[in-house]
Amino acid sequence: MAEALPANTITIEQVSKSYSEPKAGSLHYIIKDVDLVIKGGEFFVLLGPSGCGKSTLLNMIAGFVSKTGGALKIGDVEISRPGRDRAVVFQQADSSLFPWLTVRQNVEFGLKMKKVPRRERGDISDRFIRMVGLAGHENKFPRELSGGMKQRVQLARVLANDPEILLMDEPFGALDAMTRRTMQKELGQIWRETGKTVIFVTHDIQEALLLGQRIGIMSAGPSSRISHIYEVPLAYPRDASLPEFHKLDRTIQSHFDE
Ligand SMILES: Nc1ncnc2c1ncn2[C@@H]1O[C@H](COP(=O)(O)OP(=O)(O)OP(=O)(O)O)[C@@H](O)[C@H]1O
Repeated sequence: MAEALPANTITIEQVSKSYSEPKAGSLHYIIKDVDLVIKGGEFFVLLGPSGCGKSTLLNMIAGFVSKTGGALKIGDVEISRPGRDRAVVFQQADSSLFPWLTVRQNVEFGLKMKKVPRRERGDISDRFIRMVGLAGHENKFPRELSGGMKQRVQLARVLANDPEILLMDEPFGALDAMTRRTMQKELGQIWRETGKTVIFVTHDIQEALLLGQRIGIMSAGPSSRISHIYEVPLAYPRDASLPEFHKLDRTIQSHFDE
């Protein structure tokens, strides 16, 4: 009998997502036969060109999109719907924050839904608001915040709900370069502090190398799959000026030059 997998291992086995093309009378595969195992506590980056299916795969792990083939499990449990063990951080914080709630109220929203007592909610939101560098801004509304600050609120809210798995879909894609660097550093630190499993989608190789323990390269679609997986043997916080960093950057870039 097969050995039971640790409860927090994500197993993706021969997973496909297809749509029928009524005119052609055939199936259009966005992703096809994807195999991947992500260990609990790992920082895994999904890297690939625009439109290859990264978000589709992430949304399947989130339980938002159903697969059309294969098996997708957390531990031994098949993913069939969203769950409290997973949370998604989207590229645009605007679409996920409640504009009529303050920073603190946004961060505490999920806790309130779970009926966590007020004092405990306050302690938890204090901790994560501080962790993402927003202390002093608790009573502001989203409209009073910059893009980077809104993204921090989104992250604090997700962390406050304490999911085991953070699914991040180009979370820093809409930020300016400087804010992006700061957020990358902070996310790296938060991941090391909390030990969460992170699956991070990007099409930026530098970002992938700054953050990921492993980087899965998705081939261009249709019928995209994970063509290569790189282990990044560099210490955190990552130093982008190291020759080893440049070497890996060039190696990964070569996948997209063809
Ligand atoms: N509901 C749908 N029906 C048909 N095709 C879809 C549907 N949803 C997504 N697609 C297609 O699937 C492909 C993959 O989309 P997806 O958003 O997963 O890619 P991505 O790699 O995340 O792209 P980007 O980096 O630009 O965000 C695209 O070609 C898209 O047009």
